[in-house]
Amino acid sequence: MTSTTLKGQPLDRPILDSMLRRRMFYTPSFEIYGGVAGLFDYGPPGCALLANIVDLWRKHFILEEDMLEVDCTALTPAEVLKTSGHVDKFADWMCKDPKNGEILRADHFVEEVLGARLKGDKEARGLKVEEKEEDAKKKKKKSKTTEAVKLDDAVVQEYEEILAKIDNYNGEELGQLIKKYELKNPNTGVEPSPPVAFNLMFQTAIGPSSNAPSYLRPETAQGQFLNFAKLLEFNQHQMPFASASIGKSFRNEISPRAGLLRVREFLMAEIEHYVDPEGGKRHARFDEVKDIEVVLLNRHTQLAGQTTVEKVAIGKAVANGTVDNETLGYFLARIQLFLQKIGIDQSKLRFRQHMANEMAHYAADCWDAELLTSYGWVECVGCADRSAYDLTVHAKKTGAPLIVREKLEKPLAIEEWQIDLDKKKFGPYFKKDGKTVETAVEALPQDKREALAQALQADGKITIDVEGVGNGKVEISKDLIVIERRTRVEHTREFTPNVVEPSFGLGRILYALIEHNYWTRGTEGGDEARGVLSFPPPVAPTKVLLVPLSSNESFKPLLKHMSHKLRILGVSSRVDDSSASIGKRYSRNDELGTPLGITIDFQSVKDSTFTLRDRDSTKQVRADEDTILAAIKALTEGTKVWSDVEKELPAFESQDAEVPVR
Ligand SMILES: Nc1ncnc2c1ncn2[C@@H]1O[C@H](COP(=O)(O)OP(=O)(O)OP(=O)(O)O)[C@@H](O)[C@H]1O
Repeated sequence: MTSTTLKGQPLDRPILDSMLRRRMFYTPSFEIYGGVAGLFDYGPPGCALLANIVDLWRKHFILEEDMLEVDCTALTPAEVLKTSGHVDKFADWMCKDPKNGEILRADHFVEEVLGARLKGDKEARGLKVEEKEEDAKKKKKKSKTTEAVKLDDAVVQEYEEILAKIDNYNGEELGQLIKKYELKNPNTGVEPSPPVAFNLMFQTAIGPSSNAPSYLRPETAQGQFLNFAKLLEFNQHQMPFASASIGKSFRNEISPRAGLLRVREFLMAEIEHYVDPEGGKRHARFDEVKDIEVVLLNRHTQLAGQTTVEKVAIGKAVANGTVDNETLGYFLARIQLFLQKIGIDQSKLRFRQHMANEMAHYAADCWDAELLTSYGWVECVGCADRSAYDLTVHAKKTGAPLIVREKLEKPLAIEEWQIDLDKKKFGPYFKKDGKTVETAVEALPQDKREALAQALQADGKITIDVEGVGNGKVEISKDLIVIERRTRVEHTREFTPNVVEPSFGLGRILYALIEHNYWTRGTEGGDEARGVLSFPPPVAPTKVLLVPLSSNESFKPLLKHMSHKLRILGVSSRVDDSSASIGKRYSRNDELGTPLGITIDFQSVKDSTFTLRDRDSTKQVRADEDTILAAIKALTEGTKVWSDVEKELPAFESQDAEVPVR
């Protein structure tokens, strides 16, 4: 699948990039100091677009499902991230070029060099090759990456299979691939060093003493888990429920590139949905989404070295076991609906299942929502079933009860081996070791207790392992202990919930949204084509452009009046009263994605009627003030689309033909 614009034109990324820079959607941070890779600042339209995505996310998930929002700190003590496994495992594989010291991310390096060889093969076979911008740049630098060399058919197949499962390799395997296929850094022609793990967390210290090492969080999830018990109480102990958080995360990416797609500081929106592991992780609202069709790339297909997708109703995918459970399936469908709502091209969305090695060891199943961009398929939302891992490890480390206690409808009679210690004799007998021995006795599992009961009866004493006391073995005689089989009645059930986690990188979504909504409009005079960003009105950075026909004084009060009216409606607007022609002013705002325009002309002064212009069709209607404002409200809230407005209101033919050039 190639990357095209909304109108099916091939996407010209340099032109889009220059438009985004010119309109200040985002810009490299610290640019006048030379910039820092992987850090970007958002400008006014970028901020407004991001804020609107966040707003729609909050409505679609938090409001729709009564989620409990929390805002936790980014600074995180090392102990927390040690317990969660991030200190030991949150790493990517890194290689170094011994010649020029260049640092390479191992999987990306393998992908790039094999990809370039496949491209060279296609060229040698005379097949059409799509050229990415980076490749074009490298060609200019006389790089060896895209030499047209024909490969054996079997080698082509091998390469394709490796690329299909590139996320499944660990460092050692990546090192083997580099050796086996003699992969060389295209910039130096030298083979890089074997991959080593590089932890992606930024380390810092809290407070003036360095006794408290800490990190900037790499995800918002941990803060949510640590508040689990309080949130459960806030939710009046009702299960299932979800917490949610929107906030910055930080990852010291090895070699960030691809603009907003791989950065070192980014906004995440994460949901932790807590579900009872018993009963198949069903979801009460699954019926509402079961017929929604999703495009799936499952793990078996990838392991077979292929990328064939299947379009299937989510209900069917859960029923046949492709997707592990209803709760996970429910969120895949809800993620798709959200992406659709904000204007993501549905033909450029697929859900890719993680392969076994790619998934965190504790995860039960994991799917990424990937969006097709000019950089290829990019993971924009991860949706993982994290099982009970996080709550369990934090509870074990801290002793906090991160569990659910549920009153049983019918009390449960449990037969078990129970132990009674004669406390009066036990303490004085074991003296300072009393507490340690007692704890070891209480921790004895049921199967051991049964064997010990028999030993006690036969020998009049038992021997158990107690770490740190004597030689590690402790003898207890029958006058100190009783072990008996008894019946206990349980009125509550205790369990650690499992967690299904949809995790959104909002910067990646924002960039994909821009690419998916970008197209160019030709000009009548054959001038350079002008960019248009056809964002759906609810997500567009600014909703309405107000343009007076000219600088005539009589327009000024109306301009002020309409700005005021729109402000009251809560609709963002901008005035362009520059001397450029109307067409030029509209064209500038098409690049900003402004969906609607109001022109104030002499007719408006006379009878308070206004024209309303649609960005995508450039068509206009004319009506009185209240009608125009009502139409704007409906369009920006997404309750109507332009074709509804066009049917309802009289068309207006502009006298001042649009000339979309500056
Ligand atoms: N460096 C980054 N820059 C921008 N967004 C990111 C970055 N890393 C992760 N994200 C976003 O956060 C989401 C959840 O993070 P997750 O840990 O699942 O990503 P990941 O698997 O590490 O991503 P990748 O494999 O691309 O590095 C991703 O789907 C993505 O949208």
